[in-house]
Amino acid sequence: MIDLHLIKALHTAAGPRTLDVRLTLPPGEVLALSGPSGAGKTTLLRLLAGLSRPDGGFLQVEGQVWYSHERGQWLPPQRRPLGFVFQDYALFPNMTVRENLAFAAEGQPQARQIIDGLLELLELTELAPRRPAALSGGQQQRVALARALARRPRLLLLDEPLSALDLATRLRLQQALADIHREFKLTTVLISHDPAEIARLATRVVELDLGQVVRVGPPVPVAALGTTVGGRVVAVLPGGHLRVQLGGSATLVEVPAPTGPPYAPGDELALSLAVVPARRD
Ligand SMILES: Nc1ncnc2c1ncn2[C@@H]1O[C@H](COP(=O)(O)OP(=O)(O)OP(=O)(O)O)[C@@H](O)[C@H]1O
Repeated sequence: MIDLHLIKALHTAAGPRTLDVRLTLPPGEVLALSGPSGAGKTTLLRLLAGLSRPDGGFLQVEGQVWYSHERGQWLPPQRRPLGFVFQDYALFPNMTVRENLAFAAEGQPQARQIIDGLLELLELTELAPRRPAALSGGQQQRVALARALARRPRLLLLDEPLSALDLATRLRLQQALADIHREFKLTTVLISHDPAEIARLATRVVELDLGQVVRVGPPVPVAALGTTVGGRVVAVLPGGHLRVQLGGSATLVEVPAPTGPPYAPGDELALSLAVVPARRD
């Protein structure tokens, strides 16, 4: 069980705002964070990881206090048993695949068995002697996942881990993530903009906007997804996102830019869209 109330001042493009999020995650939950660019999703993940320090509130993970403003307690990031996977893999370039995992597993009893098991689970055994530069993006992301799991974390944080990958690789890795969850039942917080990915992986979706929780609800089932609509790019946003006007309507959505050549305002594109039903808390 993870219980949190995290408060952090944000300096946003719209002026000062406050991230203020209260959540309770039952063990094994896969919680998806969604919401527009600048909503505070990455900030919330960094607060959970201890990479950024909250201004107030508390964070309790399986009975252990990781942060308490009231009690002046703060567990530094290296002492938090969590795995963090970023969009850009963040592997050690001078280490082989096996060494990347060994670094993370250091100090664990039976580190060697843990590493061998993860290499096999993520189909990396053949690639173990290679360095990251000799791997494809999808392979690097599998190594990043294996490395996060090698720490035997109690919480897995995934910051758009698959968004830089092509669709086929993304689908394969979504399956790998689903398999990993079945095997380890790790409580997971996943940032994703992709309703289909959320539907495949998450048990609940929290939508943030300007630092606040605006909706909480179950994901739409995969079977209900897949409506494809045409759109026109009206703005290219920081962080590789596009603001898109849907099919001649006044509706604007923000989506990660599909891989390929850069988009510019006026470009047409096809989007696979879903409306996620949600309830207000
Ligand atoms: N350390 C910080 N201190 C104060 N404000 C910050 C800090 N880091 C980011 N911000 C601001 O907080 C807002 C939320 O940023 P954050 O990166 O969490 O958004 P996001 O929802 O992850 O967006 P995206 O989908 O574009 O990655 C942004 O306006 C950002 O400029």
